[in-house]
Amino acid sequence: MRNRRNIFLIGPMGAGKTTVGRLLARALGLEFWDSDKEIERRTGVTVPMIFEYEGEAGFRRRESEVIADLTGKEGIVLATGGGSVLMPENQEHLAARGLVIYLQCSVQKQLERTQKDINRPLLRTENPRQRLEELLRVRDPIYRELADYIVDTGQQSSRNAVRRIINAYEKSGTRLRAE
Ligand SMILES: Nc1ncnc2c1ncn2[C@@H]1O[C@H](COP(=O)(O)OP(=O)(O)O)[C@@H](O)[C@H]1O
Ligand SMILES: O=C(O)C1=C[C@@H](OP(=O)(O)O)[C@@H](O)[C@H](O)C1
Ligand SMILES: [Mg+2]
Repeated sequence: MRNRRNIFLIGPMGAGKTTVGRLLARALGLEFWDSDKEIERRTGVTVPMIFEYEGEAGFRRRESEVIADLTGKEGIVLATGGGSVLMPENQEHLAARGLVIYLQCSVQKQLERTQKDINRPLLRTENPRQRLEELLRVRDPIYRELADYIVDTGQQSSRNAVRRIINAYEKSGTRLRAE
């Protein structure tokens, strides 16, 4: 049976996966993991450095390894990177091993939330708005296909988003709290 003790957050850069994920895990007494942080821990270098030395393809290989390992755990909240859903093996692991929540927000909000952050190599471009739009065009259908729930984080605080997620699950009769 599908593992319902894990929660996986998917969605675009700046939607709040890392921020909401940490709060959600704390509220539910679950372990929190972030795939980008785990890649950095394993390699000892930053995400932008991996993109620089190994290209996006190299980063995706590392990301898939980490997602295969982390989705094998039980009782965790996992904040994924925005592009992790591109790889079919990640789609399979995410769908099979936990509840998947799509954190959704407008490109405008994504831009506002990421503009001062230099840690997203895909946004180091002349026109980050256009880049975010292009990425979303490809990825939004995949996020929707994979999601058990969609939660808007553009119009509400991270705390409210956490409340929404917890309410949705408690209503659905799913037991999420760690024993
Ligand atoms: N619901 C929210 N409302 C306002 N700001 C938010 C919200 N969620 C996240 N942020 C802010 O947006 C930025 C990016 O959030 P982050 O959690 O890193 O997104 P992601 O992991 O999806 O790329 C952070 O500075 C964070 O504080
Ligand atoms: O959208 C993407 O392809 C990426 C999103 C980033 O994570 P966040 O979604 O947490 O910003 C990070 O994995 C990397 O910079 C690539
Ligand atoms: Mg993140």
